Amino acid sequence: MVLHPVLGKLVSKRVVLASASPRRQEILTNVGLRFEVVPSWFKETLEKSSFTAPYEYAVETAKQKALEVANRMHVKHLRTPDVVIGADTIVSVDEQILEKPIDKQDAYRMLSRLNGKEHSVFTGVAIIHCHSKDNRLEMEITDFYEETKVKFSELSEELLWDYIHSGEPMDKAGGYGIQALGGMLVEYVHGDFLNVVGFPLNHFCKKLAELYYPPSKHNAQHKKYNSIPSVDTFENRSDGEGESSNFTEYKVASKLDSSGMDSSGAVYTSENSSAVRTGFTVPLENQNGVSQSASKLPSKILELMDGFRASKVLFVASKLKIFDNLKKKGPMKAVDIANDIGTSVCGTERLLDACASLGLLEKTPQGYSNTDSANTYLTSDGKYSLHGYIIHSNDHLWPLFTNLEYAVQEGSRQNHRAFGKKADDLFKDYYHSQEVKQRFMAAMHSIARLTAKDVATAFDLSQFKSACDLGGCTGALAHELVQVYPNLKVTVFDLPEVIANISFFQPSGQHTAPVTFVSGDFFKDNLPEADLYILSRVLHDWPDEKIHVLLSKISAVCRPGLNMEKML
Ligand SMILES: O=c1[nH]cc([C@@H]2O[C@H](COP(=O)(O)OP(=O)(O)OP(=O)(O)O)[C@@H](O)[C@H]2O)c(=O)[nH]1
Repeated sequence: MVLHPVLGKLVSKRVVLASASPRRQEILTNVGLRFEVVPSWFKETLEKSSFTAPYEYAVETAKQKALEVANRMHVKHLRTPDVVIGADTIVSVDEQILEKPIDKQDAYRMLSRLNGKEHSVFTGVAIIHCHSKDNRLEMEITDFYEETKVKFSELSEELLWDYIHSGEPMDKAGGYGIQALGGMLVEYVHGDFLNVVGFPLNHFCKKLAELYYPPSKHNAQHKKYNSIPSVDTFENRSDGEGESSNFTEYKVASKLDSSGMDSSGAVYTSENSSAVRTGFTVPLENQNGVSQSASKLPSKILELMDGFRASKVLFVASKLKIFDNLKKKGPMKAVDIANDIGTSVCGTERLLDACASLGLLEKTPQGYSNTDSANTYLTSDGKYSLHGYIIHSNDHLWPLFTNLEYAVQEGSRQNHRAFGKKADDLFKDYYHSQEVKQRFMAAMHSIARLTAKDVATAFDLSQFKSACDLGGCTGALAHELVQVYPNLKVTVFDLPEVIANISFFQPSGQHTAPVTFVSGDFFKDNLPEADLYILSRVLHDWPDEKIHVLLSKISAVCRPGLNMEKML
């Protein structure tokens, strides 16, 4: 893998990404870079007219973002990072610079400008090597930019507004996200796609190569790498140039040393050189100077190893209603949030910082505030809130998964270990207390509502006159179905305990055919007749014998001419 030798030079360093952008975090994580996220507090308010070209603005903003983080970390006596990376993405069209829209109207203005035309996306990147000497911060700054040309198709007003209402434009330069729904607006891309998404990975690797493996004396006139040097490139240099190669690299190290880079991370030992010569891999140095292979950074494994921490941060912040609080009150300091929710200040601050690192919150000098995604999905009252499902995940699924080892050993459910009682019937367990029942219904409602439109439109169901959603709970999918197919009559069939509690979840003011609710047990009672049976999030809950019973009942009740293929 050719990229690793370059990125591997960062393995033993404390690397900080000075960006809250989840896309930048993902791009760098995907290639195995390990880093901390410290979002910059630098306000993107540089005077645009003072720059002669748009890319200069992006580069300067990237630099200021990175400098702010490097200085803050140094001043706050946090351990000074070795490398801080900052980036800024802008769109340039008709000599105007477009950043992130401030509201929907602004997004509309931006997208209308881009409509049917070609524009440029510039990402400026700053890489700062830091060193703390006599309590003074010394820095060496490297910066660059990348340009990608993007052309939008001619788009109707309706499409633009549909896109704006999706919420996607709000945290994206130029008001679109090419990696998601915004990709549908784009006719062509000339240049680096990831540059549009927020980070020019290819150019970044070339820059690292220039920094860490500068060309030797013999080919010094080719100062820049036009492609990312491969392992072979490095091998040849070491082989052919013997000591001079080491010397060149040492010079780089000392140059970086004088401006502050940790010398243990940059000086090559002869052991390292010989490792290069063997041609197996380019060596990496860890803190102890021990070589290790960079060719297989186990990023996926590390992600899986630590993933549970991130999940728990999300669960706890949701449980403590931090996102609700911030939606109501705007930016808040940790101490005020802690007072409001009755928690410790130090613990709350750590949790909030973790949320900011995960891209769930924004942290500015005014305090913490919700990102757009947090407002949409994590507050408890939003139309697309996932709050119910998150709480269910924390309170119910988490304890069960903690006992996965026993579940595998014993081949049985682990409710007795997780909750101190056996669950012969899963749903009896959910519905034994009002609190657990409501939590479960809220969970099912929130996930069903979020996915209902996609499910309802994934198939052409217009030939069906009636449908029965078995275990349809609050009717979230049923309500979407009657919106999409006004001639379809939908019956939701669920346990009496569920049907008795659906009123809280019913939509208000929808002018569509009503949904009918029928209570019963689909294993024991007669099923309502229908042309189409929907089993969504049902089968996985039951053993094969029970599934067989249910599918046989559906088969028997299906109207003549319609068969099991007509089940969702
Ligand atoms: O197609 C896409 N275009 C752009 C983006 C995202 O847009 C933002 C650009 O904003 P900025 O560079 O100011 O970065 P922030 O998100 O504010 O984070 P910082 O903390 O670094 O200031 C960026 O997130 C791109 O990823 C996109 O997703 N798709």
